[in-house]
Order: sequence, then C-alpha cells, then structure tokens
Amino acid sequence: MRVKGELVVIPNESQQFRSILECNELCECQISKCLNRRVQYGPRQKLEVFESPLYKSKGLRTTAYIPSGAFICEYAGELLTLSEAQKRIQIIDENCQMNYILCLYEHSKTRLITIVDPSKRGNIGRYLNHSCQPNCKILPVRTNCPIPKIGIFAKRDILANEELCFHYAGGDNYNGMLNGKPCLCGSTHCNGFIPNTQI
Ligand SMILES: C[S@@+](CC[C@H](N)C(=O)[O-])C[C@H]1O[C@@H](n2cnc3c(N)ncnc32)[C@H](O)[C@@H]1O
Repeated sequence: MRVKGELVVIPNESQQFRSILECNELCECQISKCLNRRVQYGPRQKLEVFESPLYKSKGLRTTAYIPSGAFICEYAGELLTLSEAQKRIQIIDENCQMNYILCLYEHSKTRLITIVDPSKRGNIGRYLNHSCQPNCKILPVRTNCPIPKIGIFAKRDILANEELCFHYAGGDNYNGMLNGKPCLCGSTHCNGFIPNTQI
C-alpha cells in the first residue's frame, strides 16, 4: 500500500505481521512495479543521530514525518553465535557498558534465534533507545537469504523531530526480561527497567 507516495509495509496495527518475506532475484515479478521490496533498498532519508536529553546518551530521530507502517532502517551488525553472544554480554555486564546485542526469536517452539551485535560494525539502527511505549517496532525480514534482517518500522505516524525508539523486548517475537538497568523512557507505561533479551 502507498501512503503519500510511500510504500507502507505494515498497513494496519491490527494485522499482526510476524515476519516479512520480500520479493527477490528469484521472483518473476516486475521490479519497477513490485510493491514488496523496501527493506532491501536501505534506510529511509532524514534520520539523524543526536544527543538525546531524555536518555542522556545518543539517540536517533527523524527530521521528517513518517507514516505508520513505513520502514525506517535495519538493525544491522555482526551476526553472533549463541556462545559468542553470551561471552560478549558477560563482558558488557562486568564493565557496565551499553548493550547493543539484539536477539530475535522466531517460532517459539523451535526457537530460531538471530543475534545481531552492531557495537563494532553496524548502522544507525544501533542508536534507537528502548521505550516502554515506543513509536517503532521490529520485525524479521527476509530478502535474498534465509537469515532474517531485523527491520525497524513505524508503529504509528511519527512527527518530525520525534526520537525513534522500540521496545527491546517488544512483540511476540521476543523473549524479554528486565535487566535491572533503570529505564529513562519516561512513558506513563514505563516498567521502571530496561528489558533485555534472554539467551
Ligand atoms: C542500542 S544502545 C542505544 C543507543 C545508545 N543510547 C548510545 O548512546 O549509543 C542501548 C543502550 O542505550 C541505553 N538505553 C537505551 N534505552 C534506554 C532506556 N530506556 N533507559 C536508559 N538507558 C537506555 C542503555 O545504556 C543501553 O544499553
């Protein structure tokens, strides 16, 4: 669906998308007319890393309106094995560092896990802070590969200059727990602590 010329991936919050499979080089669709390719073309424009007064650290904001359902950017980084992620999380905890490691869970029974760490190599997705009442959500997106990309999408219409944030344990795909670090999101639904992904 297009909203003001923009391809909107998740048209309606009531539709609970669990993952997205985009058209790719194996499809016979006409690329110029295909409405099922967005994440593969990269992040949207007019995103800005800034010093967030709310979170007292860096954050990501938009300098232009974003319609609900639109793709924002990927949460891109190094792909980790479970044991490497556990090692890195231990070091992060011991040194009280910021934690950029995101674990994406799919299929709760088989527990397909994708673990991404953008702390050394990554993109602007790493600057999204956690909110207990976020304006973005994350979804697994497959383009040309069975390993999903972690796509960040607008959960509602977002106005220019709003900070972008998602729930670190958000949605059905994540198995979150509170990690004891106080949450600064300031929302009326704040749980008091940042959720962390259990691995
Ligand atoms: C993925 S990074 C987000 C970007 C980070 N603010 C920076 O300056 O690079 C995650 C880290 O940001 C901080 N953070 C994110 N959300 C937060 C929140 N709701 N409350 C307090 N700190 C938060 C925590 O230190 C967390 O480990």
